[in-house]
Amino acid sequence: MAVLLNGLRLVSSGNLSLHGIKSLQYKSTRILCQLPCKSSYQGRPFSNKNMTVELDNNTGVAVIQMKKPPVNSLSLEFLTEFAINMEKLEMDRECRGVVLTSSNPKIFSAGLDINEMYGKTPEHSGEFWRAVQEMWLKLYGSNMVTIAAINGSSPAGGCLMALACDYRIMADNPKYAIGLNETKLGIVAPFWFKDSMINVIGRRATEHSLQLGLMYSASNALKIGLVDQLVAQDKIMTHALSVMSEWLAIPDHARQITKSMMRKPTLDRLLTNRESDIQNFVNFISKDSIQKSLQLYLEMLKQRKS
Ligand SMILES: CCCCC/C=C\C/C=C\CCC/C=C/C(=O)SCCNC(=O)CCNC(=O)[C@H](O)C(C)(C)COP(=O)(O)OP(=O)(O)OC[C@H]1O[C@@H](n2cnc3c(N)ncnc32)[C@H](O)[C@@H]1OP(=O)(O)O
Repeated sequence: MAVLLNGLRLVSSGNLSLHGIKSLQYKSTRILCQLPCKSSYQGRPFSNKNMTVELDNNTGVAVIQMKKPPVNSLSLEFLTEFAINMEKLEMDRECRGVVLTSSNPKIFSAGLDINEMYGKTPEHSGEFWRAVQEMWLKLYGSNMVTIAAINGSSPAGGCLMALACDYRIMADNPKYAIGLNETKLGIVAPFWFKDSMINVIGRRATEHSLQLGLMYSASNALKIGLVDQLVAQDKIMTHALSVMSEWLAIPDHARQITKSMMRKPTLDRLLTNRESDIQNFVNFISKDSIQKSLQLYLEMLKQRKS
């Protein structure tokens, strides 16, 4: 009951994966309906290269809009910027929820930047993989409500980002596809990609999906539960914000403890195997056969255009 009294709410501080469920503290918040209606939106944009981040102080909701041309591929620079922004929002007492979306009207994210995995030194590959892990740990372990507004195609690492959120809304367009297609590139989705998918669609559907590297149309993604809802493209942000307000109506502490309870084993599995996972990635990606597969895939992507 103390939750919304006297402008106080109970929240867990920091990141689920870092602080677990015990570190609870009170922090002040503003209650939406009691705010003077000076303006309906008071955004506070952070300046960024690969994404814009706008926090609405009235609602406590931040929108991260990915804007790395041409297809929001997840480069080392992108991933680093993303993790810093998530950290900033996590620490910001005003922020309770994040909507993740794209400024590209057709592509949510093309997944990991293949150029970061092709022809690179083991040192670079290790640094890159640590940044991929960090992105996932920050998103999957966030205390905030996270909603993916998937307004375009979202293969592999793009799908992983969506899977790491609490709720997925996809634009209802038969041209858009989402899935973990790694095997199609001759590579393997690591255990925490697999775990993220199992936790959303179940074991059998994940095995089928991963072995065949399946990409699902929006309507098929809805059928298997890979996304929660389909919405017309032009309504996706309004809808995401409306769903967010439903989630934010739940007292933070209860929702956060529940989220932690559900996600902690999955997070811990990577946290305890982080270094070996990096080593596995570096060994795997450095193999001549894997480099050849990536080279052919990059060439295929370029040829598709001509
Ligand atoms: C014991 C065993 C242990 C095993 C496990 C250990 C380790 C695990 C090892 C590896 C794990 C790696 C996990 C990988 C995850 C990934 O995310 S891999 C990336 C997968 N992504 C894709 O397959 C997407 C490919 N792209 C597309 O399908 C399309 O580009 C599109 C996103 C649908 C957009 O289509 P369209 O709008 O038509 O744009 P274009 O195809 O013309 O592309 C524009 C330019 O963008 C370049 N590009 C596209 N995707 C990427 C990308 N992912 N990375 C880098 N660049 C990309 C494309 O080449 C075009 O470039 P140019 O303009 O021609 O220069």
